[in-house]
Amino acid sequence: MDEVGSFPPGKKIAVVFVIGGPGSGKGTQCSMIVKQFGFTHLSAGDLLREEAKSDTEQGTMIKNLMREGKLVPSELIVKLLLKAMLQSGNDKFLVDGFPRNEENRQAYESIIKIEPDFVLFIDCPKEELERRILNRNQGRDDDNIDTIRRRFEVFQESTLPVVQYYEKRRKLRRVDGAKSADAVFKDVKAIFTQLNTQNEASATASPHSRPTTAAAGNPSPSSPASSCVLL
Ligand SMILES: Nc1ncnc2c1ncn2[C@@H]1O[C@H](COP(=O)(O)OP(=O)(O)OP(=O)(O)O)[C@@H](O)[C@H]1O
Ligand SMILES: O=c1ccn([C@@H]2O[C@H](COP(=O)(O)O)[C@@H](O)[C@H]2O)c(=O)[nH]1
Repeated sequence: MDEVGSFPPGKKIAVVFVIGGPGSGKGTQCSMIVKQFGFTHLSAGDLLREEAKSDTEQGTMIKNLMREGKLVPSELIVKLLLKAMLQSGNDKFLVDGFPRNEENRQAYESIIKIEPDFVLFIDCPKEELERRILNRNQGRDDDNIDTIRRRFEVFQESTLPVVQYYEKRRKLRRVDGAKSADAVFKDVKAIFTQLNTQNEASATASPHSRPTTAAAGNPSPSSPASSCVLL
């Protein structure tokens, strides 16, 4: 892929990563967040599904990896995300289903270089994930029992270390994804409302008393990892 550009230096961009197992409700919650909080929703999986439609070597490679539940090369997905961010014209992004592993996270840090305000982790037990995906009926090639199990393994082996990375840095906001979609959104809404309040407070504070970006963008951390999948 050609050079995709970058954001103007010094421009404040809000980024929230939304992570969870396959079928945990990331897309569902992102649609609700967008309506209420004005973010642009970028689903890494949707960007790849779009790219996989092209009749090129790259398109075929993406299609095959997705069908097997494997991850595409980090630089490829990071550049697709950056391109979509720049094209949107917005300055607030929900990045859904990314980063999937440590290499993704490091590629994002070196290419996009925008620290996420926080990471929303939608935690849900494996049996519920399987049930939801098998009932989803969106015609996805990877919504079959073998690929779902492979995707879940990738989530446990590669994505949970990223969850733990952000938890150690007090950036993780965990919600119980096993509840109904509306009940999950109630918890999600509280987290985003707190972010808004803190950002407004830091915008009106005098430059001398303004907290650092990390502190300003940090709602209170998630409850300790009582997560069904983390255990
Ligand atoms: N809290 C919930 N309770 C029950 N069903 C839900 C809930 N949230 C989402 N669903 C349903 O579960 C399925 C998966 O949800 P969704 O597509 O939002 O998950 P996802 O995490 O984005 O999945 P993927 O990672 O596979 O793209 C959908 O059919 C959705 O309607
Ligand atoms: O950062 C990413 C995100 C996704 N993939 C591939 O896409 C599928 C589907 O992702 P969903 O988020 O469930 O829509 C995933 O299994 C991977 O094959 C990726 O490689 N990198």
